[in-house]
Order: sequence, then structure tokens, then C-alpha cells
Amino acid sequence: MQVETPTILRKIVARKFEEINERKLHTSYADLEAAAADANIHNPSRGFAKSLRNKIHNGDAGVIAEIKKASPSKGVLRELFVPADIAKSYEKGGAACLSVLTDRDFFQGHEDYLVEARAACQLPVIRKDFIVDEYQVLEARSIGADCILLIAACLSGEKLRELDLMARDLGMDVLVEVHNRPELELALEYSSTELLGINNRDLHTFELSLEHTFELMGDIPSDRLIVTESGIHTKDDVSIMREKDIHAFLVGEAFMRAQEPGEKLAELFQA
Ligand SMILES: O=C(O)c1ccccc1NCC(=O)[C@H](O)[C@H](O)COP(=O)(O)O
Repeated sequence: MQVETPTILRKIVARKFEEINERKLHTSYADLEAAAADANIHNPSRGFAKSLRNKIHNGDAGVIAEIKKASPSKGVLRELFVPADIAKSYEKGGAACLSVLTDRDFFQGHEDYLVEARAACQLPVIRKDFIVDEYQVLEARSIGADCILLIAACLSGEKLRELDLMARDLGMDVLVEVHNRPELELALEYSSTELLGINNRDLHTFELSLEHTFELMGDIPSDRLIVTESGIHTKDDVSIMREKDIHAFLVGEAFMRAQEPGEKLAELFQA
């Protein structure tokens, strides 16, 4: 019998299933459904994809600026961590959207960070987590998320379809993330979401190369908006992408290590 090596991604996903079971003991599915419905009345979605498209339409890059305190590959990225201040700084620096890590065990994130960041600005926000169950989709809308991330490497085709449709029924956008060709094929077959992320980081090994975007982009239909994710650190990285017609970016570490994250965003993305 072949035993699968527990890579970081497998560990995170295994922990997610435990976490969901723990959470269900505190908040029922029915209560979350009510909270998500309430959020749709009092806190409707801000239009995540639309905000990216608007920036790009105006000739700017569409930047999804990430709020993450720590990561499994790099440890703590930022000691002074006030999500509301970071959100304001990103908005001032020209971000199209925010990405907030809500995973607690591996990224030192929290749902409250999403709530605080969103309340501090007008930008739409993606809940950045490892979503494997309908419960987490409801949770996302109930805390105000405008978009969710679905990582193809964590999901079967059927599950991807179910979660994608559910999120969009709830009024959220969906960013489906792939890293290689089999994942891209699965994403294109099971989701018609507009936003397709190519993660330059292998979530099993941490290997990082911008080449992943260039290798996969040619196989993505032109009605999808490609978001290049991870490993963008310099103006040259941005230029190389934009020269190849990639205009949407998800950036975390480079901003989190800067004293003023929004100023770093402006420095990297202003022509
Ligand atoms: O960042 C990690 O170490 C990591 C490890 C395992 C799973 C996911 C991980 N990160 C999620 C992301 O993909 C990034 O937070 C995001 O794309 C931004 O990347 P970066 O600009 O390199 O911080």
C-alpha cells in the first residue's frame, strides 16, 4: 500500500475538516444560513470581479492586496498587524480589492480580521481560506466576504461545482485557483467563474516560479480574467506580467513586509 506524504496542503485540508466539525458544535448550519441571508440585506456584496475589471479597463493593474500575518513557507511576515490600518493603506495605494487570510492555525488569520478590514474601507474582500465545505461558504458571506477562493488542488470536480454555484447564489464572486494543467482542466470543466487564479507557488512543496503563469495562460479562454498569484516582489515582475497581457495580481508578502503596505503597492504598480 502506498502512503501519501502529508504535504503542508494535505495537513491544512485535514485540519479544515476537523475545524468545520468543531465549528458546527457552536453554530448550526441553519444559523449560518440566516446570518448569510441577513448579510445580503445589510451588507451586500461590493462586486469583487467588477472592481478588478474597472481598474484594468482604466489601464491600471487590478491588484488584490493581501492581509496575512504569517505563512507556512515564511513564518511571521508582519509583527505590527492592524487589519483596519492595512486596509486603509491599501485603499489609498490604489488596490482594487483586498484578500484577507482567515485561517487561524497556519496563517495566524481570523474571521474578525476580514470584518475589521472591510469595515475600514470601501474595497471588496475575498475570504482567503481553504474552503472544502458548504458550511465555510455560508460563513464567508455571513462575515461580509464579497468573494471566496476555491483551490482546485483541494477539491473534486463535483465539489468545486457545488461550492462555486452556492457562492454565486449567495451573491459572491469566486476566484478558482490552479497551479498546473490537470487543475486547470478541472477548473474549466467544473466552474464557469470569471476569475481564474494561477498560483505561481506549489502548495505542496512551496516551490515558486512565475513561469507557471506563462505556461498556463495560453490555455485559458479569453472571457476569463487571469489573476497571477504569489511571488510578485518587484516592478520588473509586474512589467513582465503586463507585457504578456496579465493585468490582475494577488500580492501578499511584498506588501506585508513593507512599513506602509499601500505605499509599497503604489511603488510596484504605478508606471
Ligand atoms: O504562502 C504560503 O506559504 C502558503 C503555503 C501553503 C498554502 C498557501 C500558501 N499561501 C497562499 C498564497 O497563495 C499566497 O498567500 C498569495 O498568493 C500571495 O502570495 P505572496 O505574494 O507570495 O505572499
